[in-house]
Amino acid sequence: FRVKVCSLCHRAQAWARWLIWGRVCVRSTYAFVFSNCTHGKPDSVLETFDLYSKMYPSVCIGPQVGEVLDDVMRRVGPSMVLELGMHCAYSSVRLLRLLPPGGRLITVEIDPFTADLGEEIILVAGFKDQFQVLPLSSGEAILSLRELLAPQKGGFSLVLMDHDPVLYLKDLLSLEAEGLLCPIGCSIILIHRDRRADSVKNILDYIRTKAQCYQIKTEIQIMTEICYKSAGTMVE
Ligand SMILES: C[S@@+](CC[C@H](N)C(=O)[O-])C[C@H]1O[C@@H](n2cnc3c(N)ncnc32)[C@H](O)[C@@H]1O
Repeated sequence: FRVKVCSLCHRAQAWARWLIWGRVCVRSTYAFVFSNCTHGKPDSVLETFDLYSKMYPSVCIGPQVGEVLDDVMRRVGPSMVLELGMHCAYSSVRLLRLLPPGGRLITVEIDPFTADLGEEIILVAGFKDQFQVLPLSSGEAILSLRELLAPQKGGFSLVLMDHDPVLYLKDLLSLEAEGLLCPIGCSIILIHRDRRADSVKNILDYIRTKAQCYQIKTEIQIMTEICYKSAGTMVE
């Protein structure tokens, strides 16, 4: 009984730390970027995030992985991009600044407070109408996306998953089931800070069993790029 109580206390402490530090981190990142960047300049916003990460703990993907993401954006030229896990919008700003004209980003953040501050940063970077922030869990957001996508119908041609690795496989299966992945090609970027985690292994195992639809294109540091094509359009 004592062991159970101890373990519950540890869990409660971990949650309290996450709630307090998570919020402090969001608030202080936002305040630093807001007051030190040049408003209206996405590159200045990114540089200010990078400066912040040199001094304080940060969960942003950072410049190295960011540059690889930029390469994927330039290669794919996606008209519809989905981001799961916005946080303070570092990766959202990276994606938005390389969206082709008429392109659109839908970004999802489970914590409404974080979603508000992230949206502010996107506005500070100078973007106005190319994006939509959904303050929802990834699971809820995915079920509402078909309606939002209706005019484009083609689905997302780039999906960035940087939310909760435990949900990556479940969310990928939902995106597939909802017909939200562009059938002629979609790059799915997985950010996994712990490559050995079972969650990462599970999704990669699934990808390997569906070789008729998926290929692993690149694996670098904390990022894996997977290419999807619906079975009828896959070129061997
Ligand atoms: C690692 S951070 C994202 C960092 C961001 N991509 C960047 O580079 O700036 C993960 C974010 O995902 C959010 N998150 C966690 N689980 C989620 C879920 N199920 N649905 C949506 N967002 C989630 C967290 O609140 C957190 O803000």
